[in-house]
Amino acid sequence: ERIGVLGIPFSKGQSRVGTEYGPEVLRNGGIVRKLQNLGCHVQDHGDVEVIQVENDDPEENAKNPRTVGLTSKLIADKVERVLRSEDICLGLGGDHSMAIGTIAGNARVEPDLVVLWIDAHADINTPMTSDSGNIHGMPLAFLVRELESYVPKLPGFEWLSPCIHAKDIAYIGLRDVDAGERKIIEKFGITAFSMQEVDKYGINEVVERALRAVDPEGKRPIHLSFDVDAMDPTLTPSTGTPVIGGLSLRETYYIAEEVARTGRLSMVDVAEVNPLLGDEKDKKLTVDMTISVIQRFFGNRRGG
Ligand SMILES: CN[C@](CCCC[B-](O)(O)O)(CCN1CCCCC1)C(=O)O
Ligand SMILES: [Mn+2]
Ligand SMILES: [Mn+2]
Ligand SMILES: [Mn+2]
Repeated sequence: ERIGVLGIPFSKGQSRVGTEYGPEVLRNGGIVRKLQNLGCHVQDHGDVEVIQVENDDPEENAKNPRTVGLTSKLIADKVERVLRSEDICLGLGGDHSMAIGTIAGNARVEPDLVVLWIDAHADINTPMTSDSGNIHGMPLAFLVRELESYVPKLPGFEWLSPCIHAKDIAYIGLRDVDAGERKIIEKFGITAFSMQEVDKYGINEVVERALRAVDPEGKRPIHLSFDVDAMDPTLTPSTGTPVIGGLSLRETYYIAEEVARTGRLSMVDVAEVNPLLGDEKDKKLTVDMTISVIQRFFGNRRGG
């Protein structure tokens, strides 16, 4: 498989400094070489250019809308270009607002894609339902067609049209969902497996049900958006919104291995690594755990 690595050094979808260094620490952790050692053909396409708009005042309660919107357009254009020459794009973030651009870009190449969202959070607040105004808690709201009439057209987002249906999304790992998000998930029947379902059914059953729900015929391309805060904070402490009671390493490996086994992976987002949070040990652990999970999306199987 040909993999195109794309750095997305972005942090303006949330309020903490640090996620802009995510691509750097993951590259320094050896991700490109490790994927090449798996026998993959890996091309590093460098970093997306990040736009910083001056006087980018909040709009409809959303912070840095112009900076996020215009950078998202550059992300979408770059992801589209990478996916026109590679089989799979590995997007190294950066906060989770990166997914606005990665999914929009992927959908231009693979319009029939489905989205697996691995996260402690649903990231589907509209600007009105968000209590933080951080756009990393809203990316899916800008992408889902059924929400278009509920989401104002923010400055910087003029270029974006929603490109996925609510039924094309499946969540795994939820454990911190806002009231407004829960209403949206219920209203539009979005497939959602929280940590409660992971405990109730086991990860194997959850992965099987999630894939069957979004792609019963097993033929659609998969956009996998992995927020490292889906994992338990004992494994990935260096992240902005940690929530206890997360996925174990083996559960996360299992998700990655099963998605890899479909052979239909189109893009993997790796979001919310923040190397400025915690101490050196936390940072190294977070990078090492994240890289070990990424390897399992690309053929590193525990069974050899
Ligand atoms: C749950 N929603 C939050 C967090 C979003 C995390 C984004 B991710 O990319 O890391 O998943 C939290 C909203 N508030 C909940 C009550 C306490 C203050 C934060 C939000 O800011 O929308
Ligand atoms: Mn999260
Ligand atoms: Mn997220
Ligand atoms: Mn987070």
